[in-house]
Amino acid sequence: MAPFILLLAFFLALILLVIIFITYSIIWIPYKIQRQFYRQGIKGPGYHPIYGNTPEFKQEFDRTYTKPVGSFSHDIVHRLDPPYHKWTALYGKTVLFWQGIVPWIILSEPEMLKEVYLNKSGHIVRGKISPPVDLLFGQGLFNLGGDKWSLHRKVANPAFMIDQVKSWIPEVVDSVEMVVKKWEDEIEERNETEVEVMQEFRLLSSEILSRTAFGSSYGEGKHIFELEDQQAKLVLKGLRTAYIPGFRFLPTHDNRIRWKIERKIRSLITKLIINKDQEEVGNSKSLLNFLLNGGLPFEEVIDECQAFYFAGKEAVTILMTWTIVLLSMHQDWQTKAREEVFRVWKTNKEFPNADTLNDLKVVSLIINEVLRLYPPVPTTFREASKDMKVKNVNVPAGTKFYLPIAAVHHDTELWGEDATEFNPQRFLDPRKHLVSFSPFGLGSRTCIGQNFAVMEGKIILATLLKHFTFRLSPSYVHAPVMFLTVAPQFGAQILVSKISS
Ligand code: HEM
Repeated sequence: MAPFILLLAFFLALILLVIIFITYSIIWIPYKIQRQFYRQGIKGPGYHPIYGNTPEFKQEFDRTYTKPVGSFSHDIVHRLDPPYHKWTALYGKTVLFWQGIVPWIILSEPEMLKEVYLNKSGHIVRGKISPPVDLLFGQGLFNLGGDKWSLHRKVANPAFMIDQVKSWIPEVVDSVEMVVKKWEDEIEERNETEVEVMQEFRLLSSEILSRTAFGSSYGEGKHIFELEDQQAKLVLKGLRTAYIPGFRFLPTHDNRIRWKIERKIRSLITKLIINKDQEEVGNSKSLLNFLLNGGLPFEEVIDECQAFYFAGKEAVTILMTWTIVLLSMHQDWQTKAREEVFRVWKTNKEFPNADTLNDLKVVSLIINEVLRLYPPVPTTFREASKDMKVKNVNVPAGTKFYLPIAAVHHDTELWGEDATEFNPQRFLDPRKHLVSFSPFGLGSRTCIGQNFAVMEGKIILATLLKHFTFRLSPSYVHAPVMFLTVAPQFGAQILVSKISS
C-alpha cells in the first residue's frame, strides 16, 4: 500500500506544481505586467488568459477584409491594420495588447519610436515575432540576434554596397526587357492588354533576384519561390492565431505541412548550390558568392539563402505593383514621369545605366511617395531583452514593440492634413521627424537590400514608362490588405497600351 500512496502523493504534488506554474505564467505575470503599464498611463484592450487579444485581432481583420471597398482613397490604415486603428483611437498613440501571454506595445509617438529604433544599449533586439516566421526567414539575418547576426550582416553587407549593386544593373535591365517583349507580344494582337501586374512583378523580381543574388535563372529557383509562397500563406495563418509556447513542436496538420515545405526548400537550395560550377561561383559578383566565401558554415549559408529568396522578391513586387496602380490613378504624374524618362533617355542611349538613374528625379519622388502611402512592409518589430526604460516608460523584459510604419507614414501630425493624398512633390520639403519616413526600417536592423530595391524600382519603372501607358482596368477593386506585406486583396488589373514609336 505504501508505494501506492507514495506514487499518488507524487502525482498530486506534480499536478499542484503544474497548476502553480500555469497560474503563475498565465495569470499572475500577465496581470502584474498589465498593472505596471496601466499605472504608467499605457492602456489597451485588456488581457484575457491564454489567448490574450488574439481572437479580437483576428475578428477585426476578418470583419474588415470581408467588407466591400468603396473608393480609390489612399486613407487605408483603418483597412490595413484594423486593430491598430481601433485601439489607438480608444487608448492613444501608445497601446498595450496581448498576443497570447506575450505583451506588445504599439508605439506611434515619434520620439519613442526613435528611441527604440536607434537604441544603442544592445537590449532592444529584433526578437521572434512568432515561431512560424522562423520557417519563412529560417535562421537568416531577419531572425538572428547577437554575435551571429553581426557576423552574418558583416558577410552579406558588401553584396549590397552601392557600387556592387550598380554592377547588377545589366541583369536587371535584361530581365525587364523580357517583360517588355512579353507585353508587346500580347498587345500585338489587340490594341491594349489587361495585365495582373502583381503576378507579373512577382515573376520579374524573382528573375532579377535569381540572376543578381544567386547567379542563376528564375527557372532554377522557380520551385523554391513557389514553396516560399505556400509557406508565406501558412505563416500568415499562424500569426493570426494565439501564440502558445511549445505549440510549434506539436505535429498538427499545419505544422507538418510547414516542416515539410521547409525541408524541401532547404534541400532545393542545397542542390542549387552544389550543382553550381564552383569556379563560376567563385568569380561571380552574386550575394551567394559573398555568403560562400564569408566563412559561414554551409548550413548557415542555406539559412541566409532561404531568407533572401523571400525577403528579396516580395517587397519589390509590392512596391512595383502599387507604383503602377497609383500612376494609373494619377495620370498627371504618369505623364510627368514619362516626360522625364524621355528627356533623360534622349541624351543617353545607354539608358538606363548607373549615371542616368541619378537624373530620374520625378521617378524618385514617385517611388518615395508610393513607399510612404503603401509601404510594402507595413510594420516591424523589436523586443526588450532586459527590464529597461524607453523614454519615461518602464518596460519589462520580454515586451515586444509593434512599430507601425504604415500608420506613421499616414500621420497628419507628421505629414499635414493632406497626408493621405498622393503628392510626390512633398518629398522636396525637409522631413518633420526622422521616423516620419521609414519604409526600410531604421537603425542597425534597417533593410540590407534598400539600395538594391530602389535601384530595381527605378529601372523597372523607367523602362516600362518608356514603352507603355497604364490605366486601371474596370475589374480593379481597390482593397489594400496586410498579408505580411501590403497587398491588393483582389490583384492589380491594369490596362497596358504600347507607346507608338
Ligand atoms: C521595396 C523593397 C523593400 C522594402 C520596403 C523592405 C523593407 C524592410 C524592412 C521594413 C525591414 C525591417 C527593418 C527594421 O526592422 O528596422 C527589412 C529588413 C530586411 N530586408 Fe528588406 N525591404 C525591401 C527589399 C529588400 C531586398 C531587395 C532585400 C534583399 C535582396 C531585403 C532584405 C532584407 C533583410 C535580409 C532584412 C533583415 C535585415 C536585418 O535584420 O539585419 N529587403 N526590409
